[in-house]
Amino acid sequence: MLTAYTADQVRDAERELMARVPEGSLMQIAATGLAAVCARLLPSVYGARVALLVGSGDNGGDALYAGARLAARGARVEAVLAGSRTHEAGLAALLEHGGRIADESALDAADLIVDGLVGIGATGALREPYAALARRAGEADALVVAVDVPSGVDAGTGEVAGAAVRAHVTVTMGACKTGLLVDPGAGFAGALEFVDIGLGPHLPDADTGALTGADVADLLPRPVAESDKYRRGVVGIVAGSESYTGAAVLAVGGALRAGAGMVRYAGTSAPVAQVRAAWPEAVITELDGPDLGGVGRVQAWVLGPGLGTGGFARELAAQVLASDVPVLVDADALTLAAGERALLRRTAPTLITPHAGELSRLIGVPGARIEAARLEHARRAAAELGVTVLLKGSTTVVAEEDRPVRVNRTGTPWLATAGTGDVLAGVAGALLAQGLSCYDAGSCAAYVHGVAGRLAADGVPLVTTDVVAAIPEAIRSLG
Ligand SMILES: NC(=O)C1=CN([C@@H]2O[C@H](COP(=O)(O)OP(=O)(O)OC[C@H]3O[C@@H](n4cnc5c(N)ncnc54)[C@H](O)[C@@H]3O)[C@@H](O)[C@H]2O)[C@@H](O)CC1
Ligand SMILES: [K+]
Repeated sequence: MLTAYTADQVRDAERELMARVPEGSLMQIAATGLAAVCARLLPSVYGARVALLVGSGDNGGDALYAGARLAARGARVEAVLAGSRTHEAGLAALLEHGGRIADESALDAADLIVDGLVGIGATGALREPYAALARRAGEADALVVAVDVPSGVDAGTGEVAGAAVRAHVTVTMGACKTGLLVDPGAGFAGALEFVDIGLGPHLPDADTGALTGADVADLLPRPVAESDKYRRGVVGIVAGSESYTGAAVLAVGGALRAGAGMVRYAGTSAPVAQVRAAWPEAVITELDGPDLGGVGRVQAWVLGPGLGTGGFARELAAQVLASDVPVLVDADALTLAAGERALLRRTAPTLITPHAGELSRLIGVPGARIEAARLEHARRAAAELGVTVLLKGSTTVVAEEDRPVRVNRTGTPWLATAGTGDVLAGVAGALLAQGLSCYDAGSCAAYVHGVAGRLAADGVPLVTTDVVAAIPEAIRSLG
């Protein structure tokens, strides 16, 4: 599990640790780690041109001391001083090892730019001249290494309020920051490198976490010798309609491929015909009216993809949501719930899987604001609605009250195509039916779905049926 923390959490932990170690020693460890990463990225340190963007705080200090180390190994290091103050000892070390102070044109000729403008001490959008320097760094040809966080990215949330440095690599000190995992910030961070400064014992419970493949492999249910199809989890799927048949096929496919012991599908004649043709494994109930009484017992429901929002769909949704088993609520069922919030008042667990637009209707916040502050709004929706929220998008996050938000790191932009959400709903529903909590089912499903998307795309456009087909390979690859 990769865990991440807010700026305040890291600052508090640093304060505790600093009281126990010699003054300045943490910065020396941080700068040594930073210089080592920079050296690895350069074909040769000797003769390389390195430009340091130096802000007025300790983030600039890290950059200066790392620059001093690179200068000592023969790099041509130039410091662009952005603030009214500069970390004096760091600057002295740089000058002593042959570095020099330069103006911003140093960025244009650099092989490597080290962004030490601001770190966890930043407040609000970058002010001038920092913002202009961040933009200029983005225009340069150089490799860009951010110190601790890319300047302009909020370390605690990933929000980007103005200009920000777009880094190829971010070297983060002591603990990963939440803002490095969540978009839009994650998109500015590039590859993450971690420097251990001994903060571990002083850190509180994590603010956010990201599952690794090994974590998902541990969480995924594996059949044991005495498993039968009922004990492996029966998932009921209420999806698709006369106009939208594909959603049903994809949700059923996702559920089957994710290891449900049995998938019971209920729908009207057109989607039933499609599901029957695509998935002979599904146990099908063709509905004459809005009554799920004949479907049989399930351990979890998937409700909503392609269902429609008319009276028939509303009746089905009400029956599913009145059940005493976990329900995954997606797509059209979210639209129904937005118009009738009482539908989500349940005693059994509920996992909702909106994208920003759907969440916008549920909590009355514009979609663009949700996109800009994904964590805040996923958390808020979980608290307000009393459900687990899997907010889909460039970074999928899973929020549940009083738990660290789980951030998924396996997605690919190629997954932004019609029908992939239906597959995700099927996968998560199958995991719910196999006994995973909403929190684990949502985050494991997002992980597996992301890997399947990457495997299916492999650098070229994918169609959603490819994602379903890639699920077994995705699960195999977890190790
Ligand atoms: N405290 C410690 O023990 C350690 C700190 N480290 C480094 O220190 C950093 C934190 O240092 P600081 O607390 O000095 O804070 P920062 O260096 O992150 O930033 C604070 C400075 O930036 C200015 N500033 C704040 N917001 C701004 C904005 N929006 N636009 C322009 N200027 C702005 C402030 O006026 C202040 O001078 C970490 O991110 C990390 O890089 C590391 O060396 C590890 C050890
Ligand atoms: K920085």
